[in-house]
Amino acid sequence: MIYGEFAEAGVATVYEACGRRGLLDVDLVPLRPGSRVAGPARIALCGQGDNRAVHEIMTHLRPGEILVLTMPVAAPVALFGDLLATQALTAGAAGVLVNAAVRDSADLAKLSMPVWSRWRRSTGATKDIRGQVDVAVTIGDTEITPGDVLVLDDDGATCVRQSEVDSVALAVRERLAKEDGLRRRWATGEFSYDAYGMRAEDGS
Ligand SMILES: O=C([O-])CC(=O)C(=O)O
Ligand SMILES: [Mg+2]
Repeated sequence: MIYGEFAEAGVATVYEACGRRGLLDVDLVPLRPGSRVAGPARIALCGQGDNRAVHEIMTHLRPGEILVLTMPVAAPVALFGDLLATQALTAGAAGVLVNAAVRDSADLAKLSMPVWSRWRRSTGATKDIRGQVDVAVTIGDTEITPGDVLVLDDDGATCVRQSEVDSVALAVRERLAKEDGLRRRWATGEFSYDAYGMRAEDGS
């Protein structure tokens, strides 16, 4: 199962396997450190400071999806809290990425569904602007299209284009095998400085 493999491999490995593309270059903090998850993106683009679109996207959410909530300009306004989380959990979301603030943090941290956000802030969102659902958005210079695969862990998030999932999965497996071999060598006392020829180049 590719989503499980991506989650286990983690953000750094998947990003490297993508040729260093797809990273969401913003600070995303997990409510529960140590969480790892991957799945297809289900996206809501909210109006500025408003979470009406979050209420709408709940009716579209399917099991295993990563809910992505963003607005035109990221700001510390709470788009998501424990009541909306209850709906996402019931719909079977695998995880939630909020490019804004969340609130009710202690309750969110207890859920089996992991949540990442830019900020924790109680500042309330309005519910007046329709916003857009199931549209492409850009977070940290990376475009995310509905159905693209997001991988999240303590490092943040990276995005794999839907059309590239199979080729990236092969590259992830190769990279994991290569890193396993290197880890074994470094654990026996060999130095990367020697193995990569850097000592010889530096003449040290
Ligand atoms: O109601 C909101 O706007 C966000 C919230 O606190 C919740 O979902 O519990
Ligand atoms: Mg609340």
